[in-house]
Amino acid sequence: MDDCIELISAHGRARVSRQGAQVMEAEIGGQPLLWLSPLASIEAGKPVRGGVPVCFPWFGKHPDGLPAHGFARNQDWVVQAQQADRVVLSLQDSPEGRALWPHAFRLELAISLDERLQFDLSVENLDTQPFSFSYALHSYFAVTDSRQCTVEGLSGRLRREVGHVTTPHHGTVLLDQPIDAVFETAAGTLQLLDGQREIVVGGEGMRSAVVWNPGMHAEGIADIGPHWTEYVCLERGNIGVAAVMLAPAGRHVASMWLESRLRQPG
Ligand SMILES: O=P(O)(O)OC[C@H]1O[C@@H](O)[C@H](O)[C@@H](O)[C@@H]1O
Repeated sequence: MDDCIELISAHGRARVSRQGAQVMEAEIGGQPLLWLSPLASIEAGKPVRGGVPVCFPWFGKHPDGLPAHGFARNQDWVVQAQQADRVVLSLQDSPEGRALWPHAFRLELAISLDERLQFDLSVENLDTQPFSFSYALHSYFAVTDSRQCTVEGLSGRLRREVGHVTTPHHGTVLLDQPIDAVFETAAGTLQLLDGQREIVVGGEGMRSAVVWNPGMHAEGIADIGPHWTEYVCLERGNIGVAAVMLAPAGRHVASMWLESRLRQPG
């Protein structure tokens, strides 16, 4: 995985792994945007904790015990095009993937870096039958202290948490306690506030949002441990009621962009 693709622009730099088309690290305006766990185990075919894993073709745990968050993050993608500040990678069904999800598909992710880190995703149905899928771009943001961070942009949206009923969320999302909340229909721009810094998560066509940080429960997670205060996951995708159904020859396109800026006083 040390054969990562380096992206460079006037505004920053990023490293993208062919495994999972996963942005591993990104820095914009001289500041780290993404968090890569210092305890991440970098092994072929295994999920890597940090950056922006691509969860596809399902999100979260699978009812039949298949790999959590699908297989796209564990497979090698093919580089389709590469420039200094942009790379396009693709993943198609393979015998290995078909054993888990028996559909013919083509997934493409273009990652570009300027003052924003931009992800343009497309999913094509190459099969003779329709299929449905969920996905998420599972960003791990580098923050000063997750417990002090908040998320704006989710007020009024339905919030679902394991072990809780789904309820409308009102106001700011606080991260002072462990959180694993899915907002299946929450289109619009989100802000992660970290002191004077604001991380903006925008895009088109990704209706769902997820906020995740296990808090002190992460002490028992091998690749997080004591580092749980260093990140917040604020994810975008289409999950649950927003899952996408594609007819044969159909194509789904969506995008997400990430920007980090200083908050305006007042
Ligand atoms: O450990 P994984 O498979 O990368 O998943 C991490 C987390 O990912 C989040 O998106 C989920 O909401 C959490 O439930 C999950 O624990």
